[in-house]
Amino acid sequence: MLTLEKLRYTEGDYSLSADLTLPPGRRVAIIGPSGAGKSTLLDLVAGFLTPRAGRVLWQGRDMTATPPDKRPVAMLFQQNNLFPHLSLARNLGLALRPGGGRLTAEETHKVEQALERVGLGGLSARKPGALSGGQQSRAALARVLLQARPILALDEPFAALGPALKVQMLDLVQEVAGELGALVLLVSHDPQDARRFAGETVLVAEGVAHPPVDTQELFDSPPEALRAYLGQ
Ligand SMILES: Nc1ncnc2c1ncn2[C@@H]1O[C@H](COP(=O)(O)OP(=O)(O)OP(=O)(O)O)[C@@H](O)[C@H]1O
Repeated sequence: MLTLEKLRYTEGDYSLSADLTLPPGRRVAIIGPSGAGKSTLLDLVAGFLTPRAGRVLWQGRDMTATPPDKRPVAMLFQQNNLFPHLSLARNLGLALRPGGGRLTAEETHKVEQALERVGLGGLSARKPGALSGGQQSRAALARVLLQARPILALDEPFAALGPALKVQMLDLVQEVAGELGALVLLVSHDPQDARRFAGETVLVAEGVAHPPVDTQELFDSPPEALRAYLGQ
């Protein structure tokens, strides 16, 4: 269970509070107006931001003070965060050996398997710049697979891809997360993404990240804050 317990974050005039739990293995969309705090919420879970009050717990263990690299969270951003000067093999190797260093034969094999899994078999020597946007997204997903963390946080990772490619990538995320048994938190501006991908949705609006509700029901009868955002 991911628990955000009476969490409160403030920065200047801005504040965000959350008091909710999310079970392992679920796929959850995070939706809400621009600037409402969707990325802030993910950053609090991942440990890039520190709350002013409250706690973040995973499976009952308090991780509020745990640094990002020690948290059970893998992040996928739109910009992929692949190192441009390193081959895919070396970029992905960092998931297994964050300090760098030579991979064992077994680790190299794991990297190749992860690349195969996302449809990039045979491309391990390529640098990110020699890949298409879709291929870079796949490589970032292969890294997530290698990190094998139980929480997967995606901050609009495929917004720059075309609609068909985005659907393909979300399907692949669904498969990879299913294999890992990971809880997926997907920030998206697209209600279609939420409907297709996530059984539950957390609405972030007016300074509150609300407890998750059934995605279908939320969009079928949206509350006022969501109606305005959807332009209804
Ligand atoms: N680096 C920053 N410095 C100061 N304020 C920031 C910074 N990043 C975000 N904020 C503010 O924090 C609040 C929440 O921003 P956040 O990026 O979490 O919203 P969001 O819902 O993810 O928005 P969007 O959908 O536009 O990406 C906003 O009021 C924003 O202006």
